[in-house]
Amino acid sequence: MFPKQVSIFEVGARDGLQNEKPVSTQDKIVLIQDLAKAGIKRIEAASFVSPKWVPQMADSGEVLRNMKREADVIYSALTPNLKGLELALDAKADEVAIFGAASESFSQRNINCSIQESIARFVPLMERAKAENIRVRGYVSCVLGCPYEGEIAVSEVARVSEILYKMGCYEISLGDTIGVGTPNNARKMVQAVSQVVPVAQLALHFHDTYGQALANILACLETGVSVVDSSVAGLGGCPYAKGASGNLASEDLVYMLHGLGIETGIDIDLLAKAGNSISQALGRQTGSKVAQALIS
Ligand SMILES: CC(C)(COP(=O)([O-])OP(=O)([O-])OC[C@H]1O[C@@H](n2cnc3c(N)ncnc32)[C@H](O)[C@@H]1OP(=O)([O-])[O-])[C@@H](O)C(=O)NCCC(=O)NCCSC(=O)C[C@@](C)(O)CC(=O)[O-]
Repeated sequence: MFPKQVSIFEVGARDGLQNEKPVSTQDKIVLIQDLAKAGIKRIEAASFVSPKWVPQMADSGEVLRNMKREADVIYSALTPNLKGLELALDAKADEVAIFGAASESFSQRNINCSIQESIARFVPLMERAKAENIRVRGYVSCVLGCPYEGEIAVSEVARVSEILYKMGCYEISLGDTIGVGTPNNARKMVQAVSQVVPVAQLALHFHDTYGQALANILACLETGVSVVDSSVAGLGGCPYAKGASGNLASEDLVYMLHGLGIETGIDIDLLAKAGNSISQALGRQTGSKVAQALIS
């Protein structure tokens, strides 16, 4: 049984643009506003990480301060530590996200610390977020494989997910960072994690490197998950996972969901328009097959 509705968490302006050539602050603002016009209610708009590590996100404060906000849209920001949270609070992010990994090697490459150290860093962030009454989402990377270690034990994915959930993350987003999963192992992984985190608090965050993301999401929707992260025009990749392509294109996801009779509240034509505009700004073709078909 599929859910009647799926909530799409749009990550193109963050996960996407963090790994594309730099675009102007104004281009980012236009993208975020266009996504809201298309009916997206949850938009990851910024990332307060070290600008030395990810220069593409260095203008995140400016983006949040200067964009026009819709009252019914949640604008989120990625924050690796307390410093990131303070910057996000200053820029009035509606919610933030911490990010850990189920792979030690990926944790080291991505945030320069072990899994255990990352959890220790999140403690003061969670306390401060609670004091400010700001919701925190939690990402777990490498849930179906790691670029440095290969296969990752499902028990480790469940362990890290449970820790982030028990620390107070309201939702755990399960990242197939390098898109290596296939439907059966994706479904089994979600079933295992849902033993320790309620399925209503899980989200899927699948990159499309091997072209499996849509099939994997379809398989996982059968477990009762109803939140899916995706990236308009299939923007992005991951700077610490060579060869990783972007998240599944939002247009392709919405097309499939609507075809299954699952509601998203999103206008697919406006979504494709948003994706085409940012692709033009980047000087590249959209990564969405559906958007390409709609254009032609
Ligand atoms: C975590 C750190 C900062 C540790 O980096 P570090 O070098 O170990 O940290 P540090 O505390 O020693 O600080 C070094 C410098 O960074 C500054 N700094 C420290 N924190 C911040 C901050 N928040 N904002 C701005 N600046 C910051 C700090 O002030 C200092 O500045 P300096 O004195 O050298 O001038 C670094 O490793 C980093 O920024 N990593 C981020 C990497 C990243 O953004 N990766 C991509 C996002 S994760 C992802 O895409 C996966 C996901 C979520 O989508 C799910 C999936 O697909 O799997």
